[in-house]
Amino acid sequence: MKFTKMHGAGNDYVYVNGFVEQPEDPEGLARRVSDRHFGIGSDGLILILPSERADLRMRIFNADGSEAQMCGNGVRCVAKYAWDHGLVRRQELTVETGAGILTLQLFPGADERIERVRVNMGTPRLTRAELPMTGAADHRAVDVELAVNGEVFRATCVSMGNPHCVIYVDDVERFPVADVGPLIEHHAWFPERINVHFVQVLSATEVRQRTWERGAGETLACGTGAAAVCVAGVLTGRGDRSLLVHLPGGELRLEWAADGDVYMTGPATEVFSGEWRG
Ligand SMILES: N[C@H](CCC[C@H](N)C(=O)O)C(=O)O
Repeated sequence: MKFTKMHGAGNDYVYVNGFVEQPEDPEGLARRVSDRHFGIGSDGLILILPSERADLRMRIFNADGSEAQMCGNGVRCVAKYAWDHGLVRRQELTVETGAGILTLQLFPGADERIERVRVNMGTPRLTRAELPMTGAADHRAVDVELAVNGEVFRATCVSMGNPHCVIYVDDVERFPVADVGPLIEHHAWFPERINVHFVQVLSATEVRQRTWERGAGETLACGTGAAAVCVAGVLTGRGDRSLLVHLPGGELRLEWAADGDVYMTGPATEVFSGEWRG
């Protein structure tokens, strides 16, 4: 099976062109290719597929094989792949995802290949029912107390089609992400688990973010997570509607626009392609 390895700000996936390849068991394949010793090594698997409702369809599987509704860094790379490999030749395209049909703008570089993509991530879902999380279905969870391991954190939960828990900390570089992240990912509040983001406010327009992803562990960036962080900043009064997010793998520009949608702009990089014999 041919594959292409790409990343968005260091959040790396194995991409398979579903117009050519039809993997039978994408969950199992995601687990095998993601292994960084016995496989290709990645945060998961992304299938680029035909769609009847949009230019393309994206399916994303985490490293543990679980399928997610959406991947912000991934959808930028899907757009780059489609342009660079001739599947589309328009600089604005639509991609069908589990979070709905999204519209993307592509920005070619000097070599005519796509370097940067702007994604309309849609409108954040804020009620507990939409997250999903336990508690009063029509209530929001903004700066609520979440006790983990005898420590109390203030959590703000936002869905971008997939679930996110945003927690503000004083020093994100030194925060024990690998200890606290899984405890919140699997917390009883979240029946479908959750992605967890630890955020240090640098100013009203800049934050530093580290992420423990549902089904993948700590990743170098999380696009839907950065969108949730932008929304959480506005909801809690810690940030403006336009935000620069510094992540270990790179930077993402987020804006929660007046039209209610969240826009993300960031890089998309192709690293190599190969033949999977697994
Ligand atoms: N782990 C996520 C999917 C990948 C999202 C992330 N890599 C992004 O860039 O948005 C979930 O289970 O919802």
